[in-house]
Amino acid sequence: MLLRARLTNLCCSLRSVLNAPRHSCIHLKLSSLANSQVSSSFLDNECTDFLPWLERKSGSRISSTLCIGKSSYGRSLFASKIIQTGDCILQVPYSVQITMDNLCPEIRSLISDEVGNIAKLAIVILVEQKSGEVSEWDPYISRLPLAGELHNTIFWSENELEMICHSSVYQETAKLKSQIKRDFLAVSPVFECFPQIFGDFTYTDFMHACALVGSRAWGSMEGLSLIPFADFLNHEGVSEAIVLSDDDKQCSEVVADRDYAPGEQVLISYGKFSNATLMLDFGFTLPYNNHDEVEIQLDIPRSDLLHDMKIELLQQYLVPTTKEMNSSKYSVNTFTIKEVRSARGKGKGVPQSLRAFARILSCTTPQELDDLVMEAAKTDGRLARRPLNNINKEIQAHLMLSSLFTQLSDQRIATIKSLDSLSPSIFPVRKQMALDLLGGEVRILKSASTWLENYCSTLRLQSIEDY
Ligand SMILES: C[S@@+](CC[C@H](N)C(=O)[O-])C[C@H]1O[C@@H](n2cnc3c(N)ncnc32)[C@H](O)[C@@H]1O
Repeated sequence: MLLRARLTNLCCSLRSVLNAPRHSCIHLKLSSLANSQVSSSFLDNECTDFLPWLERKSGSRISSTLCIGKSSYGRSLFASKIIQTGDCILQVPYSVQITMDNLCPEIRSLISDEVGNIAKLAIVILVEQKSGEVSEWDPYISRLPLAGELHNTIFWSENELEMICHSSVYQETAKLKSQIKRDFLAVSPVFECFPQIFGDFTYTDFMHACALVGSRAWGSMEGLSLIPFADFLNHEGVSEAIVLSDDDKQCSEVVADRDYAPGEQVLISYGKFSNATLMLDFGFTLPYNNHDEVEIQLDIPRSDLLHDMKIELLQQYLVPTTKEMNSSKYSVNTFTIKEVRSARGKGKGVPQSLRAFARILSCTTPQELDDLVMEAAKTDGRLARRPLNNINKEIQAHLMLSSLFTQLSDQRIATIKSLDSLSPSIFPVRKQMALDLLGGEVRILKSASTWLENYCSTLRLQSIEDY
């Protein structure tokens, strides 16, 4: 059996209670569950016929242990029986997944290659939505979250975006909006060729469809697909269960990573996403997110007398790792920091590339820069990866970073404090998302700052001992 993890790229809808417990656990009476007559309030009455419909359509059993319900995360899947770690809890055949292939060839042939995959699949949703009850996918399409239920940052007002203006998600939101706009302009002529199919679609309809795809489609080498039923599963940061695709059996499946009692919400992982990514692509955040990170941009000031020399060296020597190269966000002066878990200097600490940048920044003479180049030639060829010979300079470079982190953290703390006095027009759920994001970023910046200060104290002690 070949099990291959697909790239998860899910998103979704409404998160009405952001600080809900990680496991929304609703205990039901076992006797009622044994008869499969779960009449508890969490069951989604609009969806009782959904699984039988999908099973009829696929001609196979999709799940015998899950049922559709509602939780504070919107539509959700719950255990209808005892589930044990390792149980396969659902199998959705490829034949009932929605991909670009569901678009009629006449329309597909007109869509240019420059249109992104998310936008292409969004067009499939728009076509099926327009067909209404006539669509063979209506039971699925009609249960997708409505526009007002989505909280992805692309839907935030200017006032709401102001709450997150210090975070990189602010720029990411602007980039995503312009990507969607570009895609809309590229596909609008296609819509106009088929007025009977698309009618009068607006940019808002298109944005909504793109957000649905971005938050609930799985990506693979073959492209994106919507996986009905599996996409009612909500995310939990610590879960290890993911949606896998089994090409031999031609289906997607999920294996439980823990035991569940009947009535418990079953959760999976969409990926190791920070709150910034979750709010951008999925419209929710986690109250405490282990995968949070902060993006830092450092520049060589124009006023630096060695500005041109430093820029040249940075371009020449700061060779990115393959991971950095593959990241769409990569640039030579952008760094991602994660929580530094050991203040005493154990573990990864602050990224080496950022510390190297700070050392270069702290050089004040051409000779100091030449020394770094000579050292790089004698070692592994990378510039400023070792502590500077001059301990005071090494301390100065690291204190500069530490004070930058403190400043960035203070900015965020000031925003958090100002959130209380915000206009009532701001969705409470979005305010809570901003709090989760900023709180996580403050935690990371403080941990990095503490690490740097400890590093400097150790250096100072060392220099006293050496003296
Ligand atoms: C793949 S869909 C899951 C099904 C979705 N709840 C629905 O109503 O259709 C992903 C969406 O579910 C919601 N969601 C998933 N996990 C969540 C979580 N831990 N907290 C809040 N909302 C969550 C978000 O709205 C997200 O965009």
